[in-house]
Amino acid sequence: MLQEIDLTARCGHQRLRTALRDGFFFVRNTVPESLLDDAYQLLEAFFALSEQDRRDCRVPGSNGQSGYTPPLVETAEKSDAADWKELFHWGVCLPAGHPLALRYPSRYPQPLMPDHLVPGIGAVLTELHTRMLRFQHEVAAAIGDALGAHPGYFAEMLEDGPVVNRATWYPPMEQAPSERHIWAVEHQDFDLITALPRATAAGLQVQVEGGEWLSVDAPAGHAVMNVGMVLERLTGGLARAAVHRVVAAPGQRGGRLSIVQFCHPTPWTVLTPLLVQREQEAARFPALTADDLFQRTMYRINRLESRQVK
Ligand SMILES: O=C(O)CCC(=O)C(=O)O
Ligand SMILES: [Fe+2]
Repeated sequence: MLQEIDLTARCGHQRLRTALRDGFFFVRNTVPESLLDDAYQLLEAFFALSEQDRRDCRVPGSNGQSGYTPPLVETAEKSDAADWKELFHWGVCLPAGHPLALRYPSRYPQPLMPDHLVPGIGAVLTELHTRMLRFQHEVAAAIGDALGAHPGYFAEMLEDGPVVNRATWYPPMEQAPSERHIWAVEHQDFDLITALPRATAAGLQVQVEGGEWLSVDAPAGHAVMNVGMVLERLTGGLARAAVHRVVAAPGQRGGRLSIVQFCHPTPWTVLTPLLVQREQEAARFPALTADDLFQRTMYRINRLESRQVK
C-alpha cells in the first residue's frame, strides 16, 4: 500500500500522481544515514536534560517554532486531550532586513541551539536542515513535474520559505498522565509536504481509504513523504493531505524519537489552485495566504502563545 516512488525514473508521473492521491509515499532519502544517527544521538541527550534546562530553551514569540515546547501543549483539532509528546524546533535565519522576516517575525525566529548543554548539537542540526531541505526541494520539483507545473512554480514558492524541523520525544506510554492521552492524535500537516525519515521506534500510522490505519515507518535510507494542506489546496484536492497519527502498539515499551521537516511556502504566497479537478469543484478551497492557513491551524491546535493558558 505504501508506494515507493523513484524520483529519477522517467515516466513516473502517473505513479506519483496516484501516490499524491493517497497522500503519502516513500522515496530514497539523499540525507546521509550517519548524519541522521548523529542528530538522534544529540537530540536524545537534549531530551534527557533536566526539566529546567529544557524549559530554559523555550523561545518566546516563536509560537514554539524555535526551541523547546513542553509535553501536553499541542492538542489536535480532533481531540481535547493534548498529545503526549515534547518538541524541539529549529530552522535557519534570513539575512537582516529581509522583507519576509520583517513582515512575519514569528515565522522566522532565531534558532536556539543548546550547544552549552549538548556540545556540537548546533552544527549537526543545521547541516541536517540544509540536507533535508535540498532533498525536499527535489521532491517538490518532481511533484511539480508530475502535475504539469512550470519548473519554477514550486521553486519560487519555496524560496526563503519558513521551513521548520521538528524533533519529537514521545515519552513511554506508562508515564502518560491518563489513558486519554496518546503520542499524537490524528491530524493533517499544514505545509506543502513533510519529510519523515526513520524514527527510533515504530508508531507512525496513516489512514487509508475505508478508515483503516496503516503503519508506515520509513525503512532505513528512505523517507516517508506526507502531502500537507497547502498541496491539497493548490491541487483542488487531487493531492490529499494525509491523515496520520502516532500511537504506541499495545505493550510497546520505551519512548520514541522522531525528526520531521515541514516544507512551508513563503507566508505571502496566495494559495490559488494550480489545478482544478472538475469545474464544479473550483470553489472548494477559498484562496487565502499560506500564512493565514498556518495561523488558523496553529490557533486550532493550541500552538499560538496568545491562546495558551499561562
Ligand atoms: O513523529 C512522527 O513520526 C510524526 C510526527 C507528526 O506527524 C507531526 O509532528 O506532525
Ligand atoms: Fe504530522
